[in-house]
Amino acid sequence: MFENLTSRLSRVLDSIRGQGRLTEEQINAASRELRMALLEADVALPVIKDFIDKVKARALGVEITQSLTPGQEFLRVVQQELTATLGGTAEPLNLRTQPPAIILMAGLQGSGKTTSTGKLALWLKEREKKKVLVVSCDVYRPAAIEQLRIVAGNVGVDWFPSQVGQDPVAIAQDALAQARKQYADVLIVDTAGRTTVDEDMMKEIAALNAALTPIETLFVVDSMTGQDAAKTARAFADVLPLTGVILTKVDGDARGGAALSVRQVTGRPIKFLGVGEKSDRLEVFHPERIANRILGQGDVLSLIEETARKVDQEKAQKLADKLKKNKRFDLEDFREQMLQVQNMGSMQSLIEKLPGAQQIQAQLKNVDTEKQMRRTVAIINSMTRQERHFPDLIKAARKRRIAAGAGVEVQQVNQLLRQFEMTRDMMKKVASGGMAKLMRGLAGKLPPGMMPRR
Ligand SMILES: Nc1nc2c(ncn2[C@@H]2O[C@H](COP(=O)(O)OP(=O)(O)OP(=O)(O)O)[C@@H](O)[C@H]2O)c(=O)[nH]1
Repeated sequence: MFENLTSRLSRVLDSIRGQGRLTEEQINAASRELRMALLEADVALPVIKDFIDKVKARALGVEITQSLTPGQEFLRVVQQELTATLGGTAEPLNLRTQPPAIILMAGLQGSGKTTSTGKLALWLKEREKKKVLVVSCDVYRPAAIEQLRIVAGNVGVDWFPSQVGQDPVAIAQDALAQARKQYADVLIVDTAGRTTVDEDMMKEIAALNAALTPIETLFVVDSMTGQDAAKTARAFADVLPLTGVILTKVDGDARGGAALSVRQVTGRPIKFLGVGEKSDRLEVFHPERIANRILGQGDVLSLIEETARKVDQEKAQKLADKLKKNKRFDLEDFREQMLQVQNMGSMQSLIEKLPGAQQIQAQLKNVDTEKQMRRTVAIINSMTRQERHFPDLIKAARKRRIAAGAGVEVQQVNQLLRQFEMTRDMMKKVASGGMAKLMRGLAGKLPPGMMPRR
């Protein structure tokens, strides 16, 4: 996500050297580079101009702080302005209305409307504990109605049937009556997409909007289309009272132009990011966190939230208790950790949120971490229980047997044992110093503004 922009920006920031106050010359040179980086990222021109003007004005006026170098000062200014360009503070989905809350999904064909309807339904069901009903008003393509039926089934929410040739407004009203009848909290209405913004399409969706008066009218847009995404969103916003935007396919977007332009061009907040094809690949949009990610500083808060949600708390607690009692960390614990990490989903999405993600990704370019984890688990599985508890028993003959059992080379068993020992040493340190010590250590390493606020 936004790799090109991140590497361009980090080069700009690295080029500001020295100590003391940021000079006007430095600011001008860095601003020129910033402009180039944003042009390459396909950000809309007025947004670039506004951004650069603000960065310059703010950088010229920064107070001298003893502790920060000019490079860090400039980074802070860019970080603040990026956050502002992305919308400032997060604007969560609004469901404050008499249920069922209606969410209308608008967008061009192929933008990811139906996929996002499924993702949003799952998010509402799992995270907000809402009862959701979905309906398709795409009366032109039977495949679209069928796609929503399948998506709803996959995420386990109710689906209201509709048919080609019916009147979209009548479908939506029937679905609303059904939602009321079954006490649904939320009704999500998927609509027809066209390949371009045409008058008929606009009239149809405007009629749906007028009949339903949704609490949220979300515009779904493909981030890969760069600043065009912002232009299309603007065209919709002129006709429809959009309340927010879902930016999709961000996982494949190396540039970031859409994310940076949408808010300024439309005046509407981005509410979610689609970051993959699967139903759980939806992230709430937090401007500050995305700004940090774009600047290569990671997004530790989202990482912590994601991890906390997906890790089996009971098992994690058991391991913590075991370590506290000074019990040995063994290969079964190690395997359990691997399984937990696998459970957290794509490694890519976790790594992306670490500070310095770009370097880590470059190092791991040719390494399939998920495959390696599966192999690690397979090797541990082919050990006896005794070997897992007492890894020191594993000498040459046993190594050969384990390797054969897992279908790997002895060298890979050795590699795993080394990795295990390193983890065990780290665990010992955490257990002796406690979590607080680890967090204090982390605080010293993280850039300002990145530690969770109290
Ligand atoms: N990588 C990635 N692919 C996505 C994402 N969201 C949607 N897609 C893919 O984009 C394609 C189009 O998505 P749909 O949900 O069918 O698009 P739509 O807007 O409903 O299209 P119509 O029904 O034709 O109007 C599908 O192949 C999706 O899997 C995303 O966040 N990341």
